[in-house]
Amino acid sequence: MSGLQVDGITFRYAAKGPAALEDVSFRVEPGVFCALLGPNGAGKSTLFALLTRLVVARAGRIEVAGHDLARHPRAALAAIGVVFQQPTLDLDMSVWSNLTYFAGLHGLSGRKARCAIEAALDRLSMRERAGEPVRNLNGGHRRRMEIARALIHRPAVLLLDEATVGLDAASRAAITDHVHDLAAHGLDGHRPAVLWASHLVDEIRPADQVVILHRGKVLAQGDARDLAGETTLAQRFLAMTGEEREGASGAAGPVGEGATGRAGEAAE
Ligand SMILES: Nc1ncnc2c1ncn2[C@@H]1O[C@H](COP(=O)(O)OP(=O)(O)OP(=O)(O)O)[C@@H](O)[C@H]1O
Repeated sequence: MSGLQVDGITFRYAAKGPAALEDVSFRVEPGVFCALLGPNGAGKSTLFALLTRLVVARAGRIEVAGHDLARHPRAALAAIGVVFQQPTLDLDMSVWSNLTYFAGLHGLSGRKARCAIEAALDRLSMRERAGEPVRNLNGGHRRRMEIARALIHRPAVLLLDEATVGLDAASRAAITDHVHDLAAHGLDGHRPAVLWASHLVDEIRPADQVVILHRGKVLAQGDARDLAGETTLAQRFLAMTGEEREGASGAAGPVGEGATGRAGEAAE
């Protein structure tokens, strides 16, 4: 399969400790935006650590673009682009140097790297800022840059862990739109499978695939529209997880009140 497949993953941080993930299974096809929706402590970051092989599960199987992550880690990891929750740009290096360094890590150099970086900067309308230190960019531009960087080697699977954390409402909406657009239209015909970890219902659109994770278990999965049913996705999420709304962040709030204004559609 060309996207991402997760089969029966169970993971414990301590051998006799509680399971941070228990029998987690789902798949994401190319061109699909899949929201991994879960409150704090659900296991989203743990799953990302497993997908990027920062930690290794004893039970279950992960396949990336047809490569078994345990048996062929190099090929599987080469097919992944990742945006971690914590920004990982070098603030003192220029935009161009940050992207060149990363392209090099993926074996891109010379003309190939230059073309990929120029295309990425053009998509962000940032070509004229290539020589500036990243420190000069606002939070939204830094996030966009991290997404562009994650796509430089044209990965089959794009992972984003709480990519909008710390951004204002307008930047959050712009990033959410940008990644939905990437999944739907891709880059030059290349459409990655997107896994978007979040606890914010309002970042999800009706046609998105949703995996609801709570205390390490998948409680439900399917299209946002189908999961919402007669009610709203936010209400379904609250009913399943028992999580309280997290105030102004829009976390698990009534859909339609959030940054994008689109999740209201998911409710209908
Ligand atoms: N390094 C660790 N050692 C032990 N337990 C951990 C470690 N990291 C996470 N956990 C536990 O694993 C469970 C899942 O945590 P995880 O960070 O994956 O959740 P999350 O959904 O990403 O939450 P958040 O949005 O708060 O990051 C929690 O019970 C957490 O306390």
